[in-house]
Amino acid sequence: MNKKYAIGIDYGTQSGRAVLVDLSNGAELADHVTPYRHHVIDKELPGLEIKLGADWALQHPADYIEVLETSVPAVMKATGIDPADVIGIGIDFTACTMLPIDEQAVPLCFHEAHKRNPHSWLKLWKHHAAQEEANLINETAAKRGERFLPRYGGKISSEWMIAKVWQILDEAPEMYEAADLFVEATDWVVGQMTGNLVRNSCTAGYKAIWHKQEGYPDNAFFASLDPRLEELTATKLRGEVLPLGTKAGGLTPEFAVKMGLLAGTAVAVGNVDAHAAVPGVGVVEPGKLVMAMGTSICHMLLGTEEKEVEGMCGVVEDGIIPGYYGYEAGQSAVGDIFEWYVEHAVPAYVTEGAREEGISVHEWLERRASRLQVGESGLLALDWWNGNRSVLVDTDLTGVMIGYTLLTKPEEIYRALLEATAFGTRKIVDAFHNSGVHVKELYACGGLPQKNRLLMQIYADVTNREIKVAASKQTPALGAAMFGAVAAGAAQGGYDSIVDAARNMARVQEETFKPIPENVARYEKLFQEYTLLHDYFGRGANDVMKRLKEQKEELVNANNYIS
Ligand SMILES: Nc1ncnc2c1ncn2[C@@H]1O[C@H](COP(=O)(O)OP(=O)(O)O)[C@@H](O)[C@H]1O
Ligand SMILES: O=C(CO)[C@@H](O)[C@@H](O)COP(=O)(O)O
Repeated sequence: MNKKYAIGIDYGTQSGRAVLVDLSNGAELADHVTPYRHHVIDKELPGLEIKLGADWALQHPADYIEVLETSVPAVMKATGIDPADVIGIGIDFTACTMLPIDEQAVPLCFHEAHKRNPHSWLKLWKHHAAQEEANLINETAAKRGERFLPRYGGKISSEWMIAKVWQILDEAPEMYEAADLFVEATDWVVGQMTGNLVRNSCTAGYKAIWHKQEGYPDNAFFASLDPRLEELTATKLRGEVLPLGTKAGGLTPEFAVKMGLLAGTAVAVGNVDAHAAVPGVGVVEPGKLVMAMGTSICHMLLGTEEKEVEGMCGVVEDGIIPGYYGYEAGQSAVGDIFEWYVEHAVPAYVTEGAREEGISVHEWLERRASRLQVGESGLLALDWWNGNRSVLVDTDLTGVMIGYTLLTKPEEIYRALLEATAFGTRKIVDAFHNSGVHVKELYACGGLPQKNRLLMQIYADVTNREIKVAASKQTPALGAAMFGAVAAGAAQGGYDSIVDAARNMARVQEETFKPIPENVARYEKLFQEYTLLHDYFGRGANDVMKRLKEQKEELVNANNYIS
């Protein structure tokens, strides 16, 4: 039999990338990135001059199809591989990134009649304007003693499906009515490729409160939120939920032409970026926490029992690797915080200095920040530039930096921001470990480990754990390709299980980041200070962040379309 290949497509926040992988050893033979033409839509609807409210974040579904039409033919062309030897396709996606569609699976925002209504558009994972609904979901679920709540760390996030759907119903009931289904973007894209719209157990479990044994919460719960939601799960969330690695269908002739592949090629059910990364780094057993480090961080861990962990995003049976409980936690901004600083807050001399040295502003700052000792700057920050998705689960929390003086330097601020995100991760590691879901080693993948060595050393020091880094630069895409190979099956030259695929295809780099004892001790003290600050602003002693945000939102919303 000829060598066989699979294509994994990773849909990130800013771009989509396809990777063509050799199934015998996981070698990535070609990759290609397609930036989203319409970027993240957070100010106004493209070409329509309709302003969006505070905390909105949308995307254009057509951008995702463009990734298939551009990046897949590009990797095929770069390798010259015969399409007949590409036996499987898998995709992974940000989540909960959801959209309303009509009976033909056409996004409502493609309809002339609906496109001017922002609620007809696709809501990106970091759309945070449904916090009010999330608060009510949490209050109601707690009052009713809903069994699902502990499985989500005690709180359902405003980033997730039910809060987003309810926001649509609250603010645009006509869009709620017009929607035949609300679906995750990952399922929609798979549905486009195969003509078969199915839901995957990963997004259903982590983002839509679906449970393998119990299904969705019952109608009475939804009715207690809003009587109009009573039938939600049987109507607009209906559809078969299939386990990861299942074949959703074969590529349609139309998409085969668009993508330069053969009709009928196996397509796996959709998956989430962070979750696909776990087999992508070769983790198929408990004790190894995988950090998918990019604009945000998702922390993924396997366990043999269902435990309650404060603030975790969720525990889902078979949610990552079949046979285990998959735990997810996360920080809603990490790289995004560094980007904010680099783009909006560094003085001109830094940008010019970086240009003169021919390096990026990040690299310029990293070089200088590396020369600082732990604690030397006297700065401490809270990493809540995009809310808190960790133990506090509250998108209304905002950032803090403490310890400025007239002598504070940009590289000191940059380092304090790197450290703040490491402290955020430490909170998550401790929460798991202390709840009996043990964390022995850390595995890192995503863009950040390749970009910033100082960041990785800080994470090793702050968590006092060794960090192994994925050999692949495209770990979620590699993981997605593995699921594509499982969808095809061993008889076609793929694999019968994701564990087999991971054993043959995943690798980590030889070099690891080991904690430096002296730094560990110093960071321990700083972490105690971080915890004081974290609890003061995050657990109700001072709700100043929320009051400021309320004031701001009143003004923004008064001036914009959404009221
Ligand atoms: N040298 C760097 N150090 C730290 N962060 C960086 C550096 N270069 C880029 N970034 C950040 O990396 C993030 C992008 O990460 P990446 O993994 O490529 O994307 P995504 O999360 O969309 O998959 C951006 O938020 C950017 O600010
Ligand atoms: O929330 C999840 C996964 O559950 C992510 O999709 C979301 O944090 C976005 O990830 P990226 O920062 O784009 O890698």
